[in-house]
Amino acid sequence: MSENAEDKEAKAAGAATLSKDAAPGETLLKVTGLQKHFPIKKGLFQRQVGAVRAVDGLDFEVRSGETLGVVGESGCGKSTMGRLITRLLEPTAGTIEFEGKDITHLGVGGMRPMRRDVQMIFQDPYSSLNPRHTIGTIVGAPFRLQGVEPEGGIKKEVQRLLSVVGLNPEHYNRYPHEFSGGQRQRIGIARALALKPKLVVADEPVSALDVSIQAQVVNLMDDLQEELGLTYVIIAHDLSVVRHVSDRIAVMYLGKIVELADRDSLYKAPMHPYTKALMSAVPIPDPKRKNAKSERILLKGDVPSPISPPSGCRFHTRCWKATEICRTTEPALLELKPGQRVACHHPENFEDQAPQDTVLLTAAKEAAELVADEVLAESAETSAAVAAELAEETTEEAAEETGAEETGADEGSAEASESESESDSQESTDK
Ligand SMILES: Nc1ncnc2c1ncn2[C@@H]1O[C@H](COP(=O)(O)OP(=O)(O)OP(=O)(O)O)[C@@H](O)[C@H]1O
Repeated sequence: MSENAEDKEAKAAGAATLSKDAAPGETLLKVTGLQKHFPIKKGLFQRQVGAVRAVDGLDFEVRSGETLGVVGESGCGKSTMGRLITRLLEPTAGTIEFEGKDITHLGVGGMRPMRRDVQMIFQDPYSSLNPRHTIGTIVGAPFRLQGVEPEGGIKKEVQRLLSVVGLNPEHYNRYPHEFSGGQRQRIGIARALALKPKLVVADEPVSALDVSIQAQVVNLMDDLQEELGLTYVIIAHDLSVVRHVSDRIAVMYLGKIVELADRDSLYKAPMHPYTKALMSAVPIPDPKRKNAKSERILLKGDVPSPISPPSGCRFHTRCWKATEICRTTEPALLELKPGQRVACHHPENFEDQAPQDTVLLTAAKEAAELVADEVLAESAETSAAVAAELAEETTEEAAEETGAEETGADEGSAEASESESESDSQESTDK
């Protein structure tokens, strides 16, 4: 097939995938090797002297109908990732596919139809709404920008959207300052939903709100997801918000995903020490464990600079398990358990991936001082238990295989004896 014909076919295939909606559970968005390096320029000639490696090689997918939570401390690159997948930022490298179509470098024109399908809700409901516009104008803006005339007119549709998000449709002509923080976030949600998107990326949607209001907004988003079949990527700096709403959770550290797992697996048995540390910072609403303060893991210092991230595993400078291999070799994000991918040489709740490397780095010894003895003991215990379990399984498998081989050998000898007896009978007839 000529290159041109191949190109045409590929385009046609892309268009076909685009026109079909992803069924629940199918991949809606696929990200491969995604990077965003912000150049640092200096001097009169604005020469590039370095780069902020905000997002430094992400691979993940978002499935239709799910909520993917993305967590990590401030500065880990979560917002940058959100802006990249909504194409508000141009990636430095990697690809972004939406419903099978490569949208990595689509220009404004090419992105226009896609804009309807992918929307973003921003963190700060105070600065993301133009104070000079009425909420009618704000929520109706996507229709005007896309040149869409909803049935019954824009005003009627905006009023319907306002009531969907629990606001009074009569307040159509009011200005943002006349609303509370929670109400403003509802306005932001109404605007994001105007064009019936498929994917909504919400960057810290409730962290600027009072705790009492946070649950209301989270519940609203949950209800809307069910009613409208939305897919969410929800970005948050801690696990307390995403723990209730997410189906899967990606944990980011310094521009990388260090763990990606189903919510339940992540909660039952986190595998990356960083995930474990983040989880230990979340208050446990279980009265029996109220005094479990000693299990808290305190991380030393801040996230290192993304301008020159640490070598090997980026978490090694703060990890209480770090050994030489962590300083020299970057661990790959591997699926160690079904549905649980982790990038760590010495994972929690799993067999050690580098058991030969036992000498802790000096930084790790210092970090271990901040980790309760109970945590260290439990971590060593579970890893040893998993290793023993796996060793047992391997022995059983090996025994089964040897058994099978023996049977094979028997079959072989049976055949041999059969042919022997055949030749015997042949011989006897010849005689
Ligand atoms: N436009 C930009 N130019 C240069 N550096 C940037 C830019 N935007 C973000 N960064 C840097 O990229 C890194 C990641 O930032 P990002 O906002 O994505 O992190 P985050 O995990 O979302 O943190 P936060 O929760 O504080 O928003 C930070 O070090 C930040 O300073």
